[in-house]
Amino acid sequence: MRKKIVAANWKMNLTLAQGEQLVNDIIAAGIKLSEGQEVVIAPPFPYLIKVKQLIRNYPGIYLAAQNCYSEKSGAYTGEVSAEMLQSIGVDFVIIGHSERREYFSETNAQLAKKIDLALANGIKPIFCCGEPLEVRKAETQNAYVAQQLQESLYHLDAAALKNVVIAYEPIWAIGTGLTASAQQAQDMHAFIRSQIAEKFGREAALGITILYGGSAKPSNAKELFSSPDVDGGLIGGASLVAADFTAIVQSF
Ligand SMILES: O=C[C@H](O)COP(=O)(O)O
Repeated sequence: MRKKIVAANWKMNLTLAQGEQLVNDIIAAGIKLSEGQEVVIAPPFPYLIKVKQLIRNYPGIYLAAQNCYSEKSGAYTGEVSAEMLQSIGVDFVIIGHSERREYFSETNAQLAKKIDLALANGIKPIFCCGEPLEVRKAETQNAYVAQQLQESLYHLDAAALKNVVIAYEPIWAIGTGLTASAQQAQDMHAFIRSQIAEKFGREAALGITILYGGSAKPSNAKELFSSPDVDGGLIGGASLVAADFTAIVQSF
């Protein structure tokens, strides 16, 4: 059975004190994780070690970074390597979020290097893909997403792919209040799974966790997560409110 994951991407929000409070509130809510379900929290870099300490006694809650750099080490002022993340016990890393692609010009080829470095350091990449509004309007979203997968993941073998999570995040739904319908999400997730099956085989396709991201909230999470190919969510805005995030986690 493949893993179900609900991941909180705090993006560039919260002070350390606010972040601690949020994690403590999530823990205090006593969320019940069903078998094979994981919660992942992705705070900003400066809070990673603190959040690691806060969650250490709670099996099923994991730590993610929001990014890592595409080189191993060296003179890259301001960047953070996968090895550094590994050295502080980070479990997952978000790679290729659309905000990184847009504001920091990250390319599919650069993301492939980040994926390799994360995997080489034992960190599971949460690889983000998804189309902008004009692509959706032109109904060419499948080809767009297929290219993202090809250029960033298809150099892997099936064994390496087992440690990758995919997050489908239609850009037009991120932080906009516009959510993909459950059918739109299911259609794209099924398409992604079919692409993975074609390239890596049926077993890899059935085993890979594919998350939905884009204005997911307590009121729509249940419907989104009930689709057969939607294995959870990558949550932005609603992950900043403990009650909303825990309600989403409990939506399976
Ligand atoms: O990483 C999370 C996604 O970008 C979704 O963000 P959102 O839930 O605020 O739309």
